[in-house]
Amino acid sequence: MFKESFKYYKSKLPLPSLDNVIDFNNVEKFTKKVTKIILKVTNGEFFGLIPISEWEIYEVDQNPGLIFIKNPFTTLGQRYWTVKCLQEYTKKPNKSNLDPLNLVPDNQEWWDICQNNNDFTLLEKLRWITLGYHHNWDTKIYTEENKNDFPKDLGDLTVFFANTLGYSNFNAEAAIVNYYHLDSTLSGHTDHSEMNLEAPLFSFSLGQTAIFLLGGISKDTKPSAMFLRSGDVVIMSKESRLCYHGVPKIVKSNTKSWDITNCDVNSNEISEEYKTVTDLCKNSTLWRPYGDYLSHSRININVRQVLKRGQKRLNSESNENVT
Ligand SMILES: O=C(O)CCC(=O)C(=O)O
Ligand SMILES: [Fe+2]
Repeated sequence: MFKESFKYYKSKLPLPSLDNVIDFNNVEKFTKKVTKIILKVTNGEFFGLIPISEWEIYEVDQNPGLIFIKNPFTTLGQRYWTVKCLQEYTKKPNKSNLDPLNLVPDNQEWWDICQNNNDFTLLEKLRWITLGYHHNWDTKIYTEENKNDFPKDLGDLTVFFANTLGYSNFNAEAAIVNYYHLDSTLSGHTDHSEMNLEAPLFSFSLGQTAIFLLGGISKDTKPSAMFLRSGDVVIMSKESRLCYHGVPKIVKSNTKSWDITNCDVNSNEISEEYKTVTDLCKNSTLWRPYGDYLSHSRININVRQVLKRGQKRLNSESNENVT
């Protein structure tokens, strides 16, 4: 059932009907499929996010534990995370699919190489990077040896979402950042390599729109299809944490929410920690190459907790709990 739906939405000839894809911009049409969630916590703030009291949060009825937050990011927030994903997180020691290609001289940063040489070959080849505990795509095992510090800003952002939604004690320890072209797909899979399978998984989307499929714990369940647009946040928790999911299609978005410059792009009250990057984001010339990337690409940041509660590190031999 998952495979059939994936194939259906991926098809170029004939193109699929998108009528049944849950559209959180048009919830009136999907009231039988989604339920609005009212949060207990409505105060607290974080850089680059609109006030919590304005968040629109839904649960998909067929997929308990799948929580959707309609773009809670400000324009500046979307720009900030885009710059971080392209210019900073792609640097070593973080791992990337570009590493084995040996195309980047060790002492250089490939984003700058692309921009300075006006050569976007590397950028087009970029598919993923990993942060914190690096996911080993062959063994599907995280190890203590294959690990770097997790970026503080992204950790703080994710913990802010976790606390707001009532998942206290969440630690951001690993992330995969996926980079999609308009013709990219991500086939159906489950994320089960983490030692901690109770902690939710947080997904942040930027740029072009994905059709995201979420099925059941076996491939026999027909998945729900939903649009994930720039800024949207998805949390896979509880019963949904180990469910099959994938991205059969990217659709070109007709709005650019990262380019609405009427709001916080002119704000001055930014803490030191975020200032250097936000200064870049506010400068239309410096921001341009990042905006150009988003206008034909999608970035997805997928943050996980790896260790169980109370666990200090992974034992590389057995991947067993060492406390
Ligand atoms: O791109 C997405 O929305 C999903 C990415 C994902 O499932 C993953 O990285 O494991
Ligand atoms: Fe996944």
